[in-house]
Amino acid sequence: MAVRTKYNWTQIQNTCPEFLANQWDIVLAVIAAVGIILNFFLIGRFKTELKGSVFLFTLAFLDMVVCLLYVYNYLFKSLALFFQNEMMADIRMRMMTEVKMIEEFGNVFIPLLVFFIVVEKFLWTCSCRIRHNFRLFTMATYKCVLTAVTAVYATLAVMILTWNLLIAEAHFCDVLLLALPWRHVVPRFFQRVLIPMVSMILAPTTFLLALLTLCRISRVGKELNHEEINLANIGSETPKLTTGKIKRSILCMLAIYFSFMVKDFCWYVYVNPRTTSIFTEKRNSRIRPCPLPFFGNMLEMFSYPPPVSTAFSAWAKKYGNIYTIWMGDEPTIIIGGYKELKETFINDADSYSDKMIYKKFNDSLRGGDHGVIDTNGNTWKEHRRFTLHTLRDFGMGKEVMESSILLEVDKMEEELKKMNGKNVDVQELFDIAIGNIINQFLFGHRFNDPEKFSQLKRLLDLFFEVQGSLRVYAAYLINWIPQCMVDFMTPDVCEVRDGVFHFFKEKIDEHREEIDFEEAESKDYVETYLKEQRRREAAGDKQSFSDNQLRSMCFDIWVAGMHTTTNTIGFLTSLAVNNMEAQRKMQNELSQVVGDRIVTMKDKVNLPYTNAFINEAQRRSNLLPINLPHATTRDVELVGCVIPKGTAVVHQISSVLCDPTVFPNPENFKPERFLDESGALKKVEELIPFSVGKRVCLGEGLARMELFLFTANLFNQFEFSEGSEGLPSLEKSYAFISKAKNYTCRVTPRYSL
Ligand code: HEM
Repeated sequence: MAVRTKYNWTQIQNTCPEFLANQWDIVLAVIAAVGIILNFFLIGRFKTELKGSVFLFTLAFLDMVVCLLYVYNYLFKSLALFFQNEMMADIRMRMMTEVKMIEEFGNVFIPLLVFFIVVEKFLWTCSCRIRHNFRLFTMATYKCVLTAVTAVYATLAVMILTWNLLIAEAHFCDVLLLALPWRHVVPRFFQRVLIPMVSMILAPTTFLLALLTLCRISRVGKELNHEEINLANIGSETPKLTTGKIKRSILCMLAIYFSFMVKDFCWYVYVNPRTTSIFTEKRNSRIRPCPLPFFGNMLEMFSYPPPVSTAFSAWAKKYGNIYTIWMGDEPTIIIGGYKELKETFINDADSYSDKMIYKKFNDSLRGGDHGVIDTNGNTWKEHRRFTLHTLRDFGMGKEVMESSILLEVDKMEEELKKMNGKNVDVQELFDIAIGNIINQFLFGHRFNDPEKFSQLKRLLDLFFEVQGSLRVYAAYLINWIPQCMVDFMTPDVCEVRDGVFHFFKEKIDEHREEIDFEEAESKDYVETYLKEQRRREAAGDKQSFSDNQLRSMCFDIWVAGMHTTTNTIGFLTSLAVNNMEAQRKMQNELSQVVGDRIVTMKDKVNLPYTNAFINEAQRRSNLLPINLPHATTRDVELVGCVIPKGTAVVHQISSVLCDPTVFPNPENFKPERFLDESGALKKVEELIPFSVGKRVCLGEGLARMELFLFTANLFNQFEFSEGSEGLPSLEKSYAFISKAKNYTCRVTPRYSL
């Protein structure tokens, strides 16, 4: 009968190869044992003989603890793994977090002590007066106080750093402590700025000071004051302090310090599993991207070639499908892979339905938490429900919306016919057509003034362009940048805000003047909204449907509905020109099933290849390199870790759309992926361009209708082929969302005019 064990030793061996016992464990154990014995004697010696060496006494004591920790943490672990001994493993597991805290304490305390010691040695190379001024570092009583204060600082630092654990990932190999940012400004300042800054500055300063001391060693003993001699010799039988002794003690201390540096270097480069991967190609699945103060992982994210999803793919290869990065001050859990998305955003949808609210962004752009994309709670629920109803009432899936789209298809066909055989910038035509559909839905009319459309379009282009930049991310996500600096850092976003919101205000004011509240039927979204607002106000609710909210809704529908759709159709057309065989297959199907007439939504079910073509184009255009960050609505458990309520979570749909295990050779354009053997359309769960969960795209129905009617009608009527400027590049340009690089193509009618 197989014996059931608590520990999966094979898995542990595979994931923690550094703990497999080998000859180095013996070498390091011997060093640690010598360290313990030596330190033990040193402590005794410092205590009885060298009264002034408070720092050295403390350092020796801490070093002894470090050696003991090594034995406990590493040797014990290697032995437990070697003997596969559950009792030893249990003992290790029980004390893991505490040991980690002691380690953290040492990480703060020891560098400070070493710094003090080097300062003390340096002061011996200075004049007596300077030494007197800095007696904090040289006189025993003061040194005791300084050591005690440092110990308190280190204790507080550990408490602040680990108070609110985000992930206390504890398994046999390691425990990972990641603390949530403090909400209160004082501890937050310590946690995110002061403590990391002190640690960062300390190491190079100590090193430089040690070098300086070495250079100035010949100055030692030039001035030696009696007080020092007396102090150093209290309790000793014979006075001992001489220039020669001081020099030797300085040299000895510096030798120890530099040997520590070599030891640390070897430790980080060859031993510590968290850092060896930085220096070697050996990757360890438990390492997370290392965040910097202020910036978190943003600098690293932007150091990868665009789009940002490249960074996510690289991190996923190293750390798996779920890992944590820091967006500025905010820890953000990244979830990729369909299985992981299903377990979280689909099966436990409510827990992941909130959006991460970046207050500075909302305040600067919208003057508060308004709209539907960047709100939670009732505001989000009511406006999402209201907008879905309005879209349905205006015929999403019914004929009203269909005819509004077909009108634009017709206008575009007219334009294309005029260009017969010439180079055409189709993207520009798609932009106007989709812009007209949105304007029609929101305000009840197409753009009569092309100038107005291009102004609006320019502003929205600018908005997307800057949204993807490090500067804008930094302005909104680094909490230490005050709100008053945000507008200063993001003048382009302010330009968008002023221009676009002014346009919406004008339209809403026009509606207010013309509206007939008695008329039950409404002709557009704004009219329906104003009536709902009036109805609620009459019932005593003057807040939920406000003017601010309406302007933000118009903004959300424009930003979410325009570039997403036009960029998809633009990329679809460039894919079609690059894959003429697939384009012809689609055209043959259209000719056979529909012929030379308008394609309508009723034809959709009879056009499997056309549907597959659109699906594959959506997959390949992979619009959002980084999805919109959500937040957990309650504490959730993820890969054995408790993620507290309100933590930012990004479900990377882009990683699913190009996952080679689901879509082999994901860079290839292959509509057949979505067809079964009989040529019928196949449902592929992993095709999730509209996202998953409670926040799934609100305009999915409208977008699907637009994509189908434009693609089917235009490719039925025209052939799109390589123009005189050559094949369109399949590389994308990236703002916040991806887009085909500018291109032109030749468009020729398929049926006689
Ligand atoms: C090909 C076209 C489109 C694609 C690929 C697309 C994709 C997406 C994605 C990935 C999200 C994020 C969902 C999440 O947070 O998990 C989203 C949200 C949203 N989309 Fe779309 N979208 C498209 C077209 C549209 C259109 C035409 C509209 C306008 C009616 C629209 C309105 C929205 C809104 C309002 C949200 C926010 C929903 C919420 O937070 O509750 N989208 N879309």
